[in-house]
Amino acid sequence: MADHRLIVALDFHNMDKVKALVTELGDSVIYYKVGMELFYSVGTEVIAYLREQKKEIFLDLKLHDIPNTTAQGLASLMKLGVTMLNVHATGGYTMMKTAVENLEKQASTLNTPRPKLIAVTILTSMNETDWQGLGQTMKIQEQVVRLAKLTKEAGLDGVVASPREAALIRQACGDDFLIVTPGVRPVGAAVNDQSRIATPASALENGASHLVVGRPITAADDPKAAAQKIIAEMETIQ
Ligand SMILES: O=c1ccn([C@@H]2O[C@H](COP(=O)(O)O)[C@@H](O)[C@H]2O)c(=O)[nH]1
Repeated sequence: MADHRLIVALDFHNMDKVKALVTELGDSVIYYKVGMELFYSVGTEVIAYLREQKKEIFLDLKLHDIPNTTAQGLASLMKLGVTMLNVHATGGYTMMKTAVENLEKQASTLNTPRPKLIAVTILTSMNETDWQGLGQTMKIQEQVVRLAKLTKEAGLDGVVASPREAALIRQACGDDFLIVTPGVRPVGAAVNDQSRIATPASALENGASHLVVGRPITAADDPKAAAQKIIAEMETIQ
């Protein structure tokens, strides 16, 4: 059985691997994330394929540029018909507000639903040492909450953050705000290059609306069994 809160990251660079995984996971997964590795390799072919398969698509290209360039880039991506797009919150309030307003305008002109727009706060791979190396003096979690509030004020639908910060974001930004959390690792799974991790159940308990899971499924010996185990764990938290 599928859980709409699970988004599987298709971090591959060819369509054969995408098709093999999507076929193997079948109806158990309905939401996929397409990131830079895949989109830069195969382009819009993967979006057309996932739409044909009736899947929801989070196109995770993390736009980060001046307001006009970001807004126009998103407007081009919106025409692909994806469910969710994103920018970096550190692009600032004006960039985010311009982006969402432009998407709204374009959606109304084209008479199509506007894709959800969310903002990346601080990458889940960052730890406090990396963070302080950037000259930052606040703790990561304080800065994440600050960026989440700014994202909400700018009119976006939610954020990408670590599951460890989800409870604070939920408290600060309310029930309707999307909190999409990568950095999800079932007990015993390899951590890889992630730092601020939590288990699927703990991410949901903390208030995450969606979990992004890549390698714990895609690199598993049996990806379908790995996905089903994660879904079973998620189902314990409603
Ligand atoms: O802060 C962030 C933002 C995005 N990601 C992306 O999520 C997946 C996670 O994959 P795993 O294999 O489960 O680590 C990946 O596509 C990242 O680009 C993130 O991890 N952290």
